Amino acid sequence: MSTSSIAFIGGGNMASALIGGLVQAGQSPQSLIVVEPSEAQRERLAQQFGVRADAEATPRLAEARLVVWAVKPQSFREAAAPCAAHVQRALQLSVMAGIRCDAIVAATGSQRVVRSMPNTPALIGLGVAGLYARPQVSDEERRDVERVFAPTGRTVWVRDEADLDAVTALSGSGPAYVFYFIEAMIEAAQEMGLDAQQARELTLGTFAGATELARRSPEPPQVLRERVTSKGGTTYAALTSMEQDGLKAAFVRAIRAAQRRAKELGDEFGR
Ligand SMILES: NC(=O)C1=CN([C@@H]2O[C@H](COP(=O)(O)OP(=O)(O)OC[C@H]3O[C@@H](n4cnc5c(N)ncnc54)[C@H](OP(=O)(O)O)[C@@H]3O)[C@@H](O)[C@H]2O)C=CC1
Ligand SMILES: O=C(O)[C@@H]1CCC=N1
Repeated sequence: MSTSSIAFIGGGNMASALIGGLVQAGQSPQSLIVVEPSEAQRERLAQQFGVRADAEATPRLAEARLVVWAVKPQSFREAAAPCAAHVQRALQLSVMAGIRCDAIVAATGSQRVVRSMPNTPALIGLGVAGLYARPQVSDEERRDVERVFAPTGRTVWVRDEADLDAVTALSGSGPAYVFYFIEAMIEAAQEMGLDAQQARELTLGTFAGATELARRSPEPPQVLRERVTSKGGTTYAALTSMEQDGLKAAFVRAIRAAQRRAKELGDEFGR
């Protein structure tokens, strides 16, 4: 994989996370072909990774063994049209939310499609990505895709394509939920008189510690939560308030809304 060309259609956030990982893992920047209309973003790619991106699709795309689709779902059709003539022999790898394999087959002429749903901690090698492969994708090609994601963190294969909508709602969008809770905790800390640095240190330390404890412990999160919750104590007061406000149910509803939106994106922009 490291000597053959990989093309990226779209060179934004998610593409940058994958490109950064590939370059760090030894892929030569010259072997990466990137189509990116934004001049500012092309300059960023050159500065950060030594990758020279093109403003539009060129016949050089035909050299790529793997084509990574990293545009917004809304831009997919427009982005695919000028690339289609050059990419039909390649394995297609999408990071786009919603856009289904059938739409990628129709737009590229390639039957070999892997869909993925990464998340932004990929930028620091702590991402987790869901992956789905059409039956036409070989085991070797699956391993090639795993190698693309390896520097960005973990991967989880799903068997049904529809499960990617759930992955999108859970771990794709998930970092935003975590940042939302971090924001709320920092806001509360400051309301209670702690300064900004103390608030940040205590909040981020709590998230990191609790997450690592949940990962290492054989106990389910419910038991770990109960161990924090002394009878008649402070945690009980907080959790009772959250339950009265319907926070958990609201959170589950929010994630289901994200799952529905992922499906809608496929319906709207994947035809
Ligand atoms: N951000 C996230 O947390 C995650 C995003 N995703 C998915 O990744 C995909 C990309 O998202 P993200 O990286 O955040 O978005 P970005 O906007 O950062 O990147 C998309 C890039 O594609 C460029 N672009 C627009 N039109 C075209 C075109 N016709 N040809 C080539 N490139 C084009 C955009 O340029 P310009 O800015 O000039 O329009 C932009 O630089 C989306 O489909 C999203 O669903 C998946 C998982 C997580
Ligand atoms: O919000 C979105 O649509 C994209 C997909 C998952 C994370 N960001």
